[in-house]
Amino acid sequence: MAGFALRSTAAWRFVRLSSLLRSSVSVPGIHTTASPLMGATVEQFEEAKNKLSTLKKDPGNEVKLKIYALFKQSTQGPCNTPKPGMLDFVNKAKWDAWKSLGSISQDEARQEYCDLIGSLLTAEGQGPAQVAAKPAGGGASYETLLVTTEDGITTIKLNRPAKKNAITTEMYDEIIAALDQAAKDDCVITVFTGAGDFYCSGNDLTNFTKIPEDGVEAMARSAGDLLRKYVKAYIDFPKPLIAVVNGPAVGVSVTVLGLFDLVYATERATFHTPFSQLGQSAEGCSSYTFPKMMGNAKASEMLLFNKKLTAAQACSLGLVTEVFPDSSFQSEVWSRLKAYAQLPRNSLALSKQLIRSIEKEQLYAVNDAEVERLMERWTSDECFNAIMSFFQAKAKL
Ligand SMILES: CCC/C=C/C(=O)SCCNC(=O)CCNC(=O)[C@H](O)C(C)(C)COP(=O)([O-])OP(=O)([O-])OC[C@H]1O[C@@H](n2cnc3c(N)ncnc32)[C@H](O)[C@@H]1OP(=O)([O-])[O-]
Repeated sequence: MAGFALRSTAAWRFVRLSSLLRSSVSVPGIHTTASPLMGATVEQFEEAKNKLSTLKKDPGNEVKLKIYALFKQSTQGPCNTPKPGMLDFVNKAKWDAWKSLGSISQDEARQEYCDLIGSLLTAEGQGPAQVAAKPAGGGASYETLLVTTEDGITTIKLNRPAKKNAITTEMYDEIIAALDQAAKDDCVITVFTGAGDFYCSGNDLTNFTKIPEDGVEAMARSAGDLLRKYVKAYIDFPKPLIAVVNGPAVGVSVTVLGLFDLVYATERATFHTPFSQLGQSAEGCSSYTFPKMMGNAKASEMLLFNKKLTAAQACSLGLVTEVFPDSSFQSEVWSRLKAYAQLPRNSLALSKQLIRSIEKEQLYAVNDAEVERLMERWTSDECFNAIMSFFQAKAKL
């Protein structure tokens, strides 16, 4: 396994902050009447743009590419320019980053742009930034997430759109930390969503390629410990937890949905758990929650036979609460969430805990059993061959 030849995106190493600033000179095409529910105002966007030049530290190329992409999406909409040639490394990296935002609206991109600059400024002690929603957790900043608190809602947004928000080891740790912080903050509800056109493509398969010196078994043990802790963070989460599924969802991002209190999805979302195809097995307590919510036969179609569900099918099986048209998804869902966040905080949390307490011990036991099974699967030839195929680009879901 250690010998995998991984695909590299080293091109972004060449992107310079100065070129980002140059690209931020004009803002054609911005609507001046953005709804505060949907995105930052033009004034906030302009302020964020101006504050970008006050950053003292270089935020790193991956972040700079995100800033570039969000700027382009905010000002020009979805990427519509021809793909640069293979050898034009810098422009290809920038084009990829812009393209990865898919069809998210200019309002939404502007909000993400402001959130990102705000979190960078706060991390440098320049905050609290006045550019948009304030970063949650007393200024905690994350490499792979955007976490903000506004109007009683803490939002945890997976923020690796170029990799379809695949969850790296670092990201599991950050999500656990963000959930822990949200559990203790003043917010009424917590929302989980993804940046760009995907909700999440599941476990980042490169996690399996980082073999420690003490071998594959040690890698499987430490991955198992992390997964157990990750799923437990959802089981134990004490407040209403709501998924805003903004696009396709794969693997572990689908299975843990059974531990959310509400799941709102765009009609564009799909739900796919290709565990057998990957030589793996179910996790996220789905071997218990899925049969409970949709019956054994439908759960087996998903968890054993890799059936990908549309949003409408997932809704009819109880995995999704409600499906919205893609064009009005963000505005409809966020106005609803804002109204929910006006409800009494303690009453909501206590009612959620009552519902969860009935099966908490059961969920811990299921989590343990699933992790045990997976630790064995991760050392199997079936799993090894499936992951090799993915990186050799022979197989895609
Ligand atoms: C731990 C607990 C157990 C967990 C179980 C699970 O979650 S099982 C489920 C595990 N999940 C899977 O098996 C999903 C595997 N992924 C796929 O099948 C497809 O990428 C797709 C259908 C998600 C999107 O297809 P698309 O044609 O729309 O987009 P694209 O393919 O061009 O992707 C853009 C870039 O993102 C990269 N990237 C994306 N996802 C992952 C990932 N998970 N990993 C790593 N990288 C990933 C991709 O390589 C590419 O990188 P590049 O070349 O630019 O350097």
